[in-house]
Amino acid sequence: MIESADLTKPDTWFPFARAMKRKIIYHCGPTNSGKTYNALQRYMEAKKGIYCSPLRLLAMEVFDKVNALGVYCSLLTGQEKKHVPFSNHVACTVEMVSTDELYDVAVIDEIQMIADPFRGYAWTRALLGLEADEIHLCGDPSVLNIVRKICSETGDELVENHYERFKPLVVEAKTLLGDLKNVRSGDCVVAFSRREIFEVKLAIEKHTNHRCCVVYGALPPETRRQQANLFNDPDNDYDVLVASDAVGMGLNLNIRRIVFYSLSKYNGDKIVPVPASQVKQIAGRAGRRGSLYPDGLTTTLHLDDLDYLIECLKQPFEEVKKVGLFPFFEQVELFAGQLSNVTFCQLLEKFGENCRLDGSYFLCRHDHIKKIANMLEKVPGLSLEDRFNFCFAPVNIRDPKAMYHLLRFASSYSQNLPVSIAMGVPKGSARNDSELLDPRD
Ligand SMILES: Nc1ncnc2c1ncn2[C@@H]1O[C@H](COP(=O)(O)OP(=O)(O)OP(=O)(O)O)[C@@H](O)[C@H]1O
Ligand SMILES: [Mg+2]
Repeated sequence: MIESADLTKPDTWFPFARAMKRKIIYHCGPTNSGKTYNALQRYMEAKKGIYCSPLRLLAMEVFDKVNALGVYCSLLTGQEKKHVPFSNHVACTVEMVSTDELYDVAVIDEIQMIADPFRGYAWTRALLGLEADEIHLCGDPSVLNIVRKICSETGDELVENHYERFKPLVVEAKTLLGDLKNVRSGDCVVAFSRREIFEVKLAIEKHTNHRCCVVYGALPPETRRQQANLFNDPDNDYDVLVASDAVGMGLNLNIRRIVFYSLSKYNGDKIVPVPASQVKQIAGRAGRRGSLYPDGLTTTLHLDDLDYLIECLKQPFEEVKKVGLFPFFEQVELFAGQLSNVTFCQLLEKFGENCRLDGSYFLCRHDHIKKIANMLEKVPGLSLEDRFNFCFAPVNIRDPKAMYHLLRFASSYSQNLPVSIAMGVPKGSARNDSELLDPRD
């Protein structure tokens, strides 16, 4: 008989945070209502602050903005580290948060992502574990109740600030009638695969006088920043953006209208409709306060998709009942003591089948972690802890080259050989379309 792993009472996993008297401020409201803006005001006033972002591009936006306002701030993502001398502030992606450092003010942006099936645990860890006197949560109302519950368990004080959209988002019923010739200045066409993004860019540049910038997740950081800046700058010909959902949360770009190229996407398994909450987030990039276009519009390329867009925008926020969780290494190690002759991947599977959770928590999906675990099975001599840590390396598991380099890295490491990453991230930004299309070649 295997004894189950105890994942109950996760609030007790962070004794130092529990010993603090923390004040939590929940900035609650729809997109483009000033939530992040207000949280950042407090962050910038603080002596020492941390901002936790759901997206690398948003961490970068905050890093640029805060430094431009004279507050020294460093950047930390799974992909990029920029240490700014004398900085007491950091803008990071939420997976990179340290729960061992003391802060005056922390901001956890897009807190509703705490219920994300894959990444939710990172928000839970930040919320439960951050050692900050004041923690600002920004997000929609779907997780307000569960945050109330968590705060009553942790004993933290909770203050709620409610917001309304600055300007309503207007749906254009005409659509683009299936023809990309109908794009206009300030449009952002959203597609969900790299192939589609480039088809759209090429078609627009061939059939119209518009020039397009592209933004998608796999672009190297400098190129992504350069493309976003090029689009944002009104003094050049680049007036249309073609992007993936890498622009989907929190970002402030000069977008007048969001045009959905399609409303379905590949989820790693099959083609599914884009969830309503995500459609709302993406559409919310149009018409940002303070941008060139404070009145936001959204539509679809094809008439067939329009009804689904309207339906998504009308849907109320659904209340979340459970938030994501993932064990620490020590918890997996304790459980592993009961099993012998299992691979790390089998161990994770058994752990998943045999863990006890409180009613407000679910165990995050870890298919991607298992994929790395399987690959590293061929590397002998790695300790359980090494395997666990390598499984959280921020590599794109769908990129064979990145996976290959992770394997080489782990192999050298296991043999105590010097490790190096041959696959360096390009220093400059892409110079032409082929570099944009396949940034790693
Ligand atoms: N009081 C303000 N004064 C000036 N500009 C503001 C103010 N509040 C918000 N803004 C600007 O409005 C834009 C949208 O605000 P913000 O990014 O805070 O929205 P949000 O509610 O966080 O939206 P999302 O849910 O999409 O993240 C930003 O460019 C921000 O700088
Ligand atoms: Mg925001």
